[in-house]
Formats: sequence, structure tokens, C-alpha cells
Amino acid sequence: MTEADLIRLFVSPFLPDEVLKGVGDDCAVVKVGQESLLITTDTMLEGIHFDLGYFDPYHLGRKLAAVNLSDIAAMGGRPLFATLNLEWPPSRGLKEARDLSSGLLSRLSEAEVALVGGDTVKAPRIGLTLTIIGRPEGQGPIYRQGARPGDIIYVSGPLGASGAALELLRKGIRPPEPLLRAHLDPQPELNLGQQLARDGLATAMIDISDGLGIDLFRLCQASGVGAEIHASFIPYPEELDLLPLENPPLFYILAGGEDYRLLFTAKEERGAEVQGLGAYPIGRIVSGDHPVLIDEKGRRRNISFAGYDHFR
Ligand SMILES: Nc1ncnc2c1ncn2[C@@H]1O[C@H](COP(=O)(O)OP(=O)(O)O)[C@@H](O)[C@H]1O
Ligand SMILES: Cc1ncc(C[n+]2csc(CCOP(=O)(O)OP(=O)(O)O)c2C)c(N)n1
Ligand SMILES: [Mg+2]
Repeated sequence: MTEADLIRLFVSPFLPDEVLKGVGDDCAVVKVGQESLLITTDTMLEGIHFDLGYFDPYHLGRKLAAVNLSDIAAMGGRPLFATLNLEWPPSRGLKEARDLSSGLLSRLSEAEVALVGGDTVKAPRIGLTLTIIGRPEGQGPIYRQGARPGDIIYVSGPLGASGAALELLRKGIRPPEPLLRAHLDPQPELNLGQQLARDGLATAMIDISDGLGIDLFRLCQASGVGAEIHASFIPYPEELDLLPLENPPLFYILAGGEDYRLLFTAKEERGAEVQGLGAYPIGRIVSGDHPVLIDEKGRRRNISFAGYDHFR
């Protein structure tokens, strides 16, 4: 069983005309009057998404906001409002809740998002669900589905830092600062997402939450295309070469997850504009139905399954 097997069970058989995008993208898109709105929700569960042995409540609040903001960024959107569903064990005090709230509210304020409601229940462990409503910018929303053969594939920044940091944290080793920050306080790329939407530059986009391999697979599936990316083109932090990690850098790059970078495609003739925004070309869309990685020796590898799936 995979996440996708479960999600399929909950796809609505009824979709009114106002639903421009239901299940299957980073946000749902709905029409209200003349306006399109983006809706996204993400959960963080103690033991599954974080461990308070190394995660302080303040940064947990910040990361909860960031992972949701990243899905708004992935549509080329501007976030507006949020609601919070809080599952809280009575064994945790008010001090920890105050730290959590101050992290969450600080991160939401930085993005000019107002928390407007939620629900609060007692639970055996901390569970946090944030929902954000936003609005597409410019020519957005940018869906996962617009990539065509010949388009160039870009990532917005280095990959693998968060996954490598998690490996060290679980062993009780404090990662170097840049890696620690990538895991505890990721910076979703709202400005870049909005710029791509305003300029009509991206043909398809997704954020990398589960891993470059599986998230590129999702973009390929939605667009009905294949992809070829080159291992040597993918940017990653130098620490992945220097630290005593269990795996080579490529493992964290493809499957580490929680990078919250943008992965997008654009027409080749717009390459100079895209690179002007600081994105890195890593390969090309081809006909087919899955992504292939070409390594330094020219070997080809199907990377559709490289990444995090809660049920696989
Ligand atoms: N339990 C569910 N019921 C309905 N839709 C769901 C459920 N879980 C996930 N989805 C939808 O499935 C798609 C993929 O979800 P997910 O992988 O969590 O997206 P993301 O990684 O961008 O947050 C999204 O459109 C999401 O709204
Ligand atoms: C304690 C702990 N174990 C494992 C992980 C690794 N991990 C958990 S969820 C996840 C991927 C992202 O979470 P998901 O719930 O799939 O978010 P979505 O893709 O829906 O945005 C990863 C890499 C972690 N961050 N912390
Ligand atoms: Mg996403």
C-alpha cells in the first residue's frame, strides 16, 4: 500500500464547476466569484514528522507554517489566511504551547498570513494541522501538469541538507548550522514562485517535500511526460561530501525529503530569464512517463520511487 492508494479512496465523485483543481496538486484551486483561491493543508505528527528530543516547540511552529507556505509557493501563490487544528497532550505544559504558538505566529506574520481559526483537542501526542488559503499571482496558478517534451527542468536551490541533518539528529549528533537550519527552519520560496507566476515562466511546478525522485515522478505523471536529469547538475551543500554520513550525497539529494525547494519546468527559450532568478537547470522533459537519472558514468536509473512515502 502507498499514500496514493489511500488518497484515491477519498477523491470526490462530485465536483462543481467552481472547482478548478481537486485532489492531485500542491493546492486545490476553487473559484469564488471572479477570484481563484488556493487551499492547502499539512499535518505534522510527533514521532512521524518530528521528535521533541531535538525539535524545540518554537521551531516546530515555524516549520508547520513553512511546509504549508511551500505548497502555496508551488502554485505561484500569495498566502492569505490560516487555520490551526491542535492536538495537545495534557502532559505538555502551557510554556511549550506558548513557544509553539510564538514560532507559528512569527513565521505566519513574516509571510503576512493571519491565523483566523482552528480547533483544539486533547490527544496522546502532539499533532498539528495547518490549512492555508491563498491567491494565485499573475498568470498563475502553476499546476503540476503543464510540462512538455523539450522543457528544461529546474530546482530552486541545493538539495539534501534536511535529510542529512535528520540522520545526524537521530544519532544525537548536532549537524553543522546550515544543515540544522534546513531541517528545523526551512525557507519556502514564495518570492520565486510568485515571480515565476507573474512572468508566466514555469510550465509546471511542485515543491520538493518527499524527495526529488518521487516529486519529479508526480510532476511527470500529472503532465503525462518523462524526464531526464543529470546527477552532476544537481546542486547540494558541500557538507554532504565532508560529513561522516551513512550514504553518498545522491541518496539525500534524491530521497532525503523536506527540502521545500521548488522543482519546475520552463520553455528552453526562456532559460536566460529563469537562470536570472537563480534557479539551476538539472535536465530536460522527454516523452515517457517517469523520471530517469543519468549518473556520472552515463548509467540510467528510474528514480520514481526515491523519496518518502508514509505507507511504502
Ligand atoms: N485524505 C485525503 N483526502 C483527500 N485528499 C487528499 C488526502 N490526502 C491527500 N490528499 C490530496 O492528495 C494530493 C497529494 O497530497 P500530498 O502528497 O500530501 O501533497 P503535498 O505533498 O503537496 O502536500 C493533494 O491534492 C492533497 O490535497
Ligand atoms: C522523527 C522523524 N522521522 C522521519 C522524518 C522524515 N520525514 C517525515 S515526513 C517526511 C516527508 C514530508 O512529509 P509529508 O507528511 O509527506 O508531507 P507532504 O509531502 O504531504 O507535504 C519526511 C522526509 C522526520 N522528519 N522526522
Ligand atoms: Mg507540495
